[in-house]
Amino acid sequence: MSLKITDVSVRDIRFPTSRSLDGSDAMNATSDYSATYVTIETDGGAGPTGHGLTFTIGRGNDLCVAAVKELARMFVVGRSLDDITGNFGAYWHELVAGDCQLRWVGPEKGVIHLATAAVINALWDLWAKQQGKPVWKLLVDMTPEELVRCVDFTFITDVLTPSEAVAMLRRVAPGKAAREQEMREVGFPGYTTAAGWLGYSEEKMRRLAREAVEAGWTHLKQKVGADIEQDLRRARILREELGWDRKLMMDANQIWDVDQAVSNMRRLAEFDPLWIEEPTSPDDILGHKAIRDRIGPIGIATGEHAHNRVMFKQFFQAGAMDFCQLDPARLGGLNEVLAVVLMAAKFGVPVCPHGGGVGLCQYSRNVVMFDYIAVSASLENRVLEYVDHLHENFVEPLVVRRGRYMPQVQPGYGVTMKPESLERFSYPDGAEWRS
Ligand SMILES: C[C@H](O)[C@@H](O)CC(=O)C(=O)O
Ligand SMILES: [Mg+2]
Repeated sequence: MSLKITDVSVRDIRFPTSRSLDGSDAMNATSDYSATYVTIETDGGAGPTGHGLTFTIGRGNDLCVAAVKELARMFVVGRSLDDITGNFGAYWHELVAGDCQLRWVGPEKGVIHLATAAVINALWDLWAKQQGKPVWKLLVDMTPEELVRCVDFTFITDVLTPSEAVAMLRRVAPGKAAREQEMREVGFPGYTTAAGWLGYSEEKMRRLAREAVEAGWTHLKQKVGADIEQDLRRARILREELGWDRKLMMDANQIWDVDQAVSNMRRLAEFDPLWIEEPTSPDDILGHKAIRDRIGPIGIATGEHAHNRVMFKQFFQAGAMDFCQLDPARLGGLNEVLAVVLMAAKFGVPVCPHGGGVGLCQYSRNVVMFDYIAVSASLENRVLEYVDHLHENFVEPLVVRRGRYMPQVQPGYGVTMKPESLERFSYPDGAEWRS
C-alpha cells in the first residue's frame, strides 16, 4: 500500500551561534545557524514521517517557513508517496515550475528554492525510511535508469542527456560493491573548518588547529578576507601547526572584487593554499574564470551559493571551477543535486559539497558516498567539509574517524532532530530564545 501524505508542518529552528562566533566569516560575521525544518506525516499519523530542512543564518528563516507552507499546500498534502517517487524527476519539475505565481519569485533561486530543498529532502527522507535504507544506499541500489528518472534534465540537455547519464552510470557499475565495502571500512576523506572561523582569536585558532592535527585531519580550511595582514598572520600560524604535507584551504565568502582577489591570493600563495573558495560574487562565472587564470595553480572552489543546476552547468562549461561545492539545501533538494553530480562527473570536476551549516554535513555525507560508489568512482581531490558544532541535536550522530566520514547507518536522509532540540531552539518561543 502506498503511503498517503496527510500533513506537512514546518518549524523555525535557530541556534544562537553568533554568541560564540562559530560559523563566522568575512561576509557573515554574526550568523545564527538556523533550519527551516519540515515534517511530513503519512496516513493520518499512522505511517512513517519524513524530515527535511533548509539552512539559513537567522532571520531569513521567517521567509523560508512561509514559502514551505505554500509549496506544501499546493504540491504535497494529499499526494501518494509512490506517485511522487515513481517519476520523481517529473514531480520535481512540477514543484519548481507547476505554479507560475510561485515560480515568478525565483525561478529556481532564492527563498522559494531553499524552501523547495526542505520539502524535497523531506520526501527523500520519507522514501528512504519507507525502504529501510539511508539515502546513500537507496541511491546506490538503484539501476541507472531508476536514478535518471529522479532527475529533471530541463535546461541541461545541451551538456548531458538522460541516455548519456545512463551510459556513464553503467560504465562504473561493475566496481560498485567493492567501493561500497571500502566506504564501510575506511570512510570518505574529510576536511575541517572548525579551527578557521574568522571570529576566533589567533590563540584559539592555533589550539584548535593543533587539536585537529592530533585528531588525524589532513586538510584544514581558513577563513580570509577581512584584512590581508591578518590573513597572512593567521595562515602563518596554521602552517606552523599543519606543517607543509597537510593541505590548507582558504575561503573568502564572496568579499573581494576580481582584482582584489587576485592581488590578495598572490600574497597568500606563499602558504600554498589548495584552493580559494568563493573569491568573489557567487554569480560571477567569468570573474571566477579570470581569477583562476591569474592565480594558478591555486584552485577555485565555489558552489555553496550557486542556486541551481544551470549555474553549475555554466561554471563547468567555462572551466571556472576546480572543486564543486554544491550545497544540498540550496539546490532544490536531492533531485537537483543528482543532476549536478552527474554533470560534474562528465566534466571531471571533483564534488566536495558544502558542510558549513546546520544539517549540511549530515546531508552531504550521503551525497559523497553515492558519488564515489555509483558515479565518479574516484577519490582524487575529493574531501567533504566538517564543522564540529550542533551535531548533538540530531538523532543519528555523525561518525568521523581520523579525518574520514563513516557512512550514515539509520534509514533516511540523516537530518531528523531530537524532539528536545526542536523544543529548545524553536524561534521565538523555545527556552533558548525566551531567556
Ligand atoms: C556562514 C557559514 O558559516 C559560512 O561561513 C560557511 C562556509 O562558507 C563554508 O562552510 O564553507
Ligand atoms: Mg564557504
